Amino acid sequence: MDIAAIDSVKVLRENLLKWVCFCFGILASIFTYFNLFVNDFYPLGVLEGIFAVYCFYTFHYARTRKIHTWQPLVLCLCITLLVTLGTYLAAMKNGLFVWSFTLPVLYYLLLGCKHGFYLSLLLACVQTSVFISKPSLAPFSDLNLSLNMSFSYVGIWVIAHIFEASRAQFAQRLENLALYDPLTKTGNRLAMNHYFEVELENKTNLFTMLLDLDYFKKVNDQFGHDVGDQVLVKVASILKEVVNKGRVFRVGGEEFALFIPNSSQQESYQLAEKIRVTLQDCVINVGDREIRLTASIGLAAYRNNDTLKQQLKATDKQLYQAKKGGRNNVSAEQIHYSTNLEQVS
Ligand SMILES: Nc1nc2c(ncn2[C@@H]2O[C@H](COP(=O)(O)OP(=O)(O)OP(=O)(O)O)[C@@H](O)[C@H]2O)c(=O)[nH]1
Repeated sequence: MDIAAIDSVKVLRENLLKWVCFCFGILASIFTYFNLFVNDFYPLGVLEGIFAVYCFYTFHYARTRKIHTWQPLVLCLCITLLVTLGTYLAAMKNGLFVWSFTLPVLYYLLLGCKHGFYLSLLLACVQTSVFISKPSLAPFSDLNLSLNMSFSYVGIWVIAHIFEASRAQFAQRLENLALYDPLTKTGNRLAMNHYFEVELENKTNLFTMLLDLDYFKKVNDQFGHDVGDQVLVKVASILKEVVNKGRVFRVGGEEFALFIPNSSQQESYQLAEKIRVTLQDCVINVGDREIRLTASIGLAAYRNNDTLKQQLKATDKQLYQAKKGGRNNVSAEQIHYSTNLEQVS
């Protein structure tokens, strides 16, 4: 299972930042040379030199380490400052302002819709003020030309916005398809792997449960598969409600894995018991039918450096004990609790 694919947007943006920095680094170096040694335009030349160094530093950083979330934002702010300052300092005929037209695309690709929108708006406002403050707009004083420039900027901005908004929407839909069980809307195995490997930063006080519904085959046999499906949906919603600070994943037909971080043996055991009793006492109404069912739960503490596979194996061992102990049980290492209850018959 390819966990990295889930973070594809992040990886794409990291790659983009890396190569944008490389290209801007080269461009800024060329402009530095021209402004310092050909045009004798020192303020801009110095700024471009500093920007080139920053770009090459970020390029090197992105090649060797994971980038921070502020780095693309800083790059966008630097290039914005450079373009607006250049437009202010240089004569209009230099055409430095033309770079403004590329920036909305860069903002949206690197930072997404929200930041893209605000930065594009900021750039539009700053550049308009700069244009107005200029003593001479020659050779761009013609109204038609100003209107054309404004409309093309807005056009690029709108296209970048629509593209990024649609891309984000489709990426979210694909992520949902990849990570969620379509029936119960709980996470699937891939989501569980991602949660364990990437999202769960501190596993020190982590407890895992495997919950398997008892005699679920009888529910299907007695009431039909569709009713069985609705029972699974109801069970999943109960689990999500009870396990508020943890996460629920469907890992098999009628088997769920529950992750309880920042917990203790006692706390997680009490939670498992609460789940067991809640399910035992719950009457599930499907149409005019009343269904009662129970679950067996295996509970295990996370041991440092164990893989997910090892952790699930230890938890499954406890689940097996719970089933063997008569079902409707919670079994944890050293603790064994059991009750007898009327089963689906
Ligand atoms: N309705 C429905 N049934 C499912 C689904 N996935 C698996 N099942 C059924 O779940 C049942 C699991 O049966 P078993 O593995 O024998 O387990 P059990 O009857 O719950 O018995 P124990 O686990 O031993 O207590 C099978 O009848 C599967 O067809 C599903 O998505 N929907």
